[in-house]
Amino acid sequence: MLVVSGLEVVYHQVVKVLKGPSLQVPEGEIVTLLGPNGAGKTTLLRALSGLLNVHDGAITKGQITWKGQDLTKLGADEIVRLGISQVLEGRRILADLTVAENLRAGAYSNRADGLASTFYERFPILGQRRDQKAGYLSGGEQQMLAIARALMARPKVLLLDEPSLGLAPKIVQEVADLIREIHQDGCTVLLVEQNARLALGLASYGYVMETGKIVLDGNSEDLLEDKDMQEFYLGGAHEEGAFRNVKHYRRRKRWLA
Ligand SMILES: Nc1ncnc2c1ncn2[C@@H]1O[C@H](COP(=O)(O)OP(=O)(O)OP(=O)(O)O)[C@@H](O)[C@H]1O
Repeated sequence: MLVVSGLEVVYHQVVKVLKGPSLQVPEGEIVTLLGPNGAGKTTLLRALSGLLNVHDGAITKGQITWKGQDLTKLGADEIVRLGISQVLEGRRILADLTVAENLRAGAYSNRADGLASTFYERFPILGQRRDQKAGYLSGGEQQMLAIARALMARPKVLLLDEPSLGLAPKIVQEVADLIREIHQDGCTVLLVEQNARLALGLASYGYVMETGKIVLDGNSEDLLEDKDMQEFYLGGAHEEGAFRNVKHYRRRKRWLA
């Protein structure tokens, strides 16, 4: 179980972005973290994967544990070695390296080539383009490569930051299928998404974060039925699953923790 409790994160020693959220990701489950832009979702993932210092951020309170072990003092490399890998938002592939080089960069063992070939079977397009620069791949292919690269470290926990961002609906479905497969292979997944319908379709449990706090959480089926979720997150008239009327729902007191 991955447990976040009462986490506070400050950037540049002054800007407090996380104001004590707590959440749990049981082993073998998919849990989603939803919320509008700027809520602090990426910051929470950075805290989990030990990348806050790269952004001049620090944990000032609270704890993160994986199977009881405290992660808050560990470096990013130690966290990856424990089996926790993050796929960064914006498909941070290494554009000037080839597909094959990107995959090798994600691996920690010298068995990288063997592992890469299993990905080429799973994603033939990556196999066909293995010697091309990753920057020439389409958005969907780059996302697949970013996920495949994280999987090269054979993670037990995969942290995914908005994998559907900017992708065509058909590609979004392919990414969703891939997340399902990863889960079926026994990987625990924390999925950060703006597309609430997609995320709740994949996850067993969801948390909603707003301005650094968890304002709502529950089983995915319950959240899909929830009136506020339907009104603000799953509304029909606007882009599917997008967060609309953010200002409006901020005024609704029953959302505030
Ligand atoms: N390095 C940084 N220095 C200062 N402030 C930062 C830094 N990184 C993020 N922030 C601020 O922290 C807040 C939360 O950002 P974060 O990226 O975690 O939110 P998010 O929920 O992931 O949103 P998005 O979906 O837009 O990525 C924002 O107000 C952002 O401007």
